[in-house]
Amino acid sequence: MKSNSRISAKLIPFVIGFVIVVAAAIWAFSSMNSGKVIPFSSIEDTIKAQKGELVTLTEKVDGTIYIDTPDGKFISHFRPNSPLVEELVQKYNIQYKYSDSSSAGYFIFGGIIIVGLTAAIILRKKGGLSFAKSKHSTAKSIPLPTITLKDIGGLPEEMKDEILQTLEIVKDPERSAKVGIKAPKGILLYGPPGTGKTLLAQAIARELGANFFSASGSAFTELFVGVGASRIRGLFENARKQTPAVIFIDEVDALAGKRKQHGGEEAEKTLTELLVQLDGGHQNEGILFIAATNRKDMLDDAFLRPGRIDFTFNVPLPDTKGRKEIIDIHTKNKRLADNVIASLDTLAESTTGFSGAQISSLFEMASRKAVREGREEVGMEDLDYAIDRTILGSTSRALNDPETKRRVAIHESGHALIQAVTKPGSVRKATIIPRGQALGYVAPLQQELHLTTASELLNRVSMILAGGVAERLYLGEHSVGVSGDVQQAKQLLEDMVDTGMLQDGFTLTFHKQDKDAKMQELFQQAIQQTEQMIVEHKPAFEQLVEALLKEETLDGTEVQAIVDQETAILI
Ligand SMILES: Nc1ncnc2c1ncn2[C@@H]1O[C@H](COP(=O)(O)OP(=O)(O)OP(=O)(O)O)[C@@H](O)[C@H]1O
Ligand SMILES: [Zn+2]
Repeated sequence: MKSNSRISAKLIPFVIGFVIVVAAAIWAFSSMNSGKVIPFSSIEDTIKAQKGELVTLTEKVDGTIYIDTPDGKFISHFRPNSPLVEELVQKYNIQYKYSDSSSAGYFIFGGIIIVGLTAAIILRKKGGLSFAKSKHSTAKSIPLPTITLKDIGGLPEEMKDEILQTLEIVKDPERSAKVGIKAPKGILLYGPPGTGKTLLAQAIARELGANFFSASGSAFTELFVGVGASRIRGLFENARKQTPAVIFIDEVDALAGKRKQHGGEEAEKTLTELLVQLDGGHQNEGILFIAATNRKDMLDDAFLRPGRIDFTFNVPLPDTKGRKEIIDIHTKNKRLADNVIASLDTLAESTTGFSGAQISSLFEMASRKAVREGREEVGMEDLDYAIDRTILGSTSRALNDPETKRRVAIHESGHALIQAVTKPGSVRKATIIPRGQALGYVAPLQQELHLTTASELLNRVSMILAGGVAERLYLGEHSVGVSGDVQQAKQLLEDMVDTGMLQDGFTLTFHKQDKDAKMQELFQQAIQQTEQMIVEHKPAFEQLVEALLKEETLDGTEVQAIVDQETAILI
């Protein structure tokens, strides 16, 4: 103890000098970036007030926006998911800069840590502040907005049920343990950007009455060596002090990406620390971990292991009905002209491919325009303006082209029809809404080659090819979208030939030529069979197309009902 204090006494002048240098650097940096803090929503007014004078707008990776005007400097600390900045740049005299500002960021962050640590050491030596307490004060959970599952539109009903059931287990782990169910430790939400994953995490926390700790995966990767790992530890330690708690990490792919792709010792360390914390055992009682990503395929398998991630939910883009729900949620507190109110159903139908965030920003944009132009209600012209702005340059454009939409509906109806005809009751869902790269219908994975007969396998090939076949029958030729299907069919045919799973009995082929010929034969056979089935079930097929165009998503029973109903009429 004595020698300890002697050492720290020697260190004090050095430490103080260091603190001064760092503080000066931070001061210089922050004065460079200081300004009046304004909310995101008043950026436009601030710029407008410059009456056409040049404004410099610098956006940082973290969403902070620095606005340099002749009137002075302004800062907005948080950029919501909104296209406003892009609009402003087009509209006003703005010089726009994007800055990933890592060096300054590191510097200031590093500085804060060093100052914090030295201060803590000094204060601790003086007995002025307990370490635990000072740490605690930085460990606030975020006050939750009053979000419930009801405020999230477009979630499939069965998903809501499943989530609620899962939460029941979390709420009452003892009872669940008695019936042999283990409470989940982690949940993964994946889906396209802006579909409400963050909202869902907040709603879950609220449902559990838990404190909400939230961070973005990218926040752990832009730091000094070892800092990422210690921030992870800090996050979990903080949450453990305030259970029940939900720890939410958005963009988790930045943190838990596949290791080899990821590279870098630092990234590796951070991920390892996350895994260690997730495995915290009884320490993690009362903690639910929720991660969100747009890129599930990028995640490391070790991260996805049960015990770390126990449930995975796909949060899809909303279909027509879902978009109507989201529209209702986001118009609840808005004053709309009567003709706008009357057009909301049509709006839901004509915004295929829009995410919840895009729908929300649609109404924000429209209201701002109405306010700007002195109207008390959002009118049709405001809404049209906002729709045009949102569709421009967005991926939803393609699907709002009626021809493309029809092609996709025909393609997906092909898959769905053949599946419903050859394996009644096995269709899970048919949809024309894009999911990541692949359009629409996702066939249940075939893994049990050994449990399937040769005819069943050929039916499967037919089902896989049915999208392209339907396009050919109805539109003359198929689109490039078919290539993935063909690859999949080819793989299956190859497996069939390799394993001798053929309808004419076991056949073994030893020469590549024989094999190719056999595959070609089966391929043609499958195509023919598919054509026949589509022609035979023409009324059902066309009904499926119409239904998909209207509803965009049909669940398995709806598909089956259309197909069976037709069969009933035929009989
Ligand atoms: N399903 C939805 N229902 C209602 N509002 C939604 C929905 N999805 C998104 N929104 C609106 O968009 C905003 C952004 O959504 P959120 O941040 O939850 O999306 P996310 O899926 O987490 O996106 P990202 O992947 O970009 O992080 C929400 O605050 C909300 O206003
Ligand atoms: Zn297909």
